[in-house]
Amino acid sequence: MNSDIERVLVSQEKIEETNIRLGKELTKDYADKNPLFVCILRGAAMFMMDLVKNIDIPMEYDFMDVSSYGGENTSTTGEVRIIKDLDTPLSGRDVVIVEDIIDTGYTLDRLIELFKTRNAKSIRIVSFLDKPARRIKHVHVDYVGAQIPDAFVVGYGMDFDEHYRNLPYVGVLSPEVYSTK
Ligand SMILES: O=P(O)(O)OC[C@H]1O[C@H](OP(=O)(O)OP(=O)(O)O)[C@H](O)[C@@H]1O
Ligand code: HPA
Repeated sequence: MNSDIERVLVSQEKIEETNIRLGKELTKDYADKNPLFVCILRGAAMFMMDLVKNIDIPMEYDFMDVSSYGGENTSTTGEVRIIKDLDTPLSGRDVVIVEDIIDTGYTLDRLIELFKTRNAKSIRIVSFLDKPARRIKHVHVDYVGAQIPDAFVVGYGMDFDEHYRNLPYVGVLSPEVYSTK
């Protein structure tokens, strides 16, 4: 295990199991809807690619890059910046937003408001992790991989200052790493 990780919260095996379960649920709920899966970069990239392999219906996907935790921050700036927008029009589409984590809820709250103005037919959310202890904006998450306690996590796409995204598991980052920065 990486020496900056205090403990593993979601193992590789658990990640695989979770993606199979979520894929089955989405396959059932979106049959005949040709849903558009919207991956929120960069954190959700790894989850998205694993998830869609478990979805067995016609579907499309697109990517949007937004950011609110800049650089060496473990708390949100509260300002959600769009770095790269979608290429696909949302009007009349059944949209599934794919996130790695919901924490304060600022990012998803902002995206839902935006997607409503683009006349999506329906908007649902799938988030690999849910950290309810830190929620500020109430957002309903339709599909959750796992609930986690109030700790800053990295791995499986999630970063601290752009590091650790490549870890194949989700772990709690040792506070010594960010308190010495
Ligand atoms: O519920 P919130 O408090 O808004 O936090 C969740 C968001 O924070 C992270 O993104 P980040 O801004 O770190 O960008 P990244 O995905 O590129 O790492 C994560 O990927 C979510 O999009
Ligand atoms: O715990 C976290 N880790 C990484 N990125 C995040 N963005 C919100 N919460 C987190």
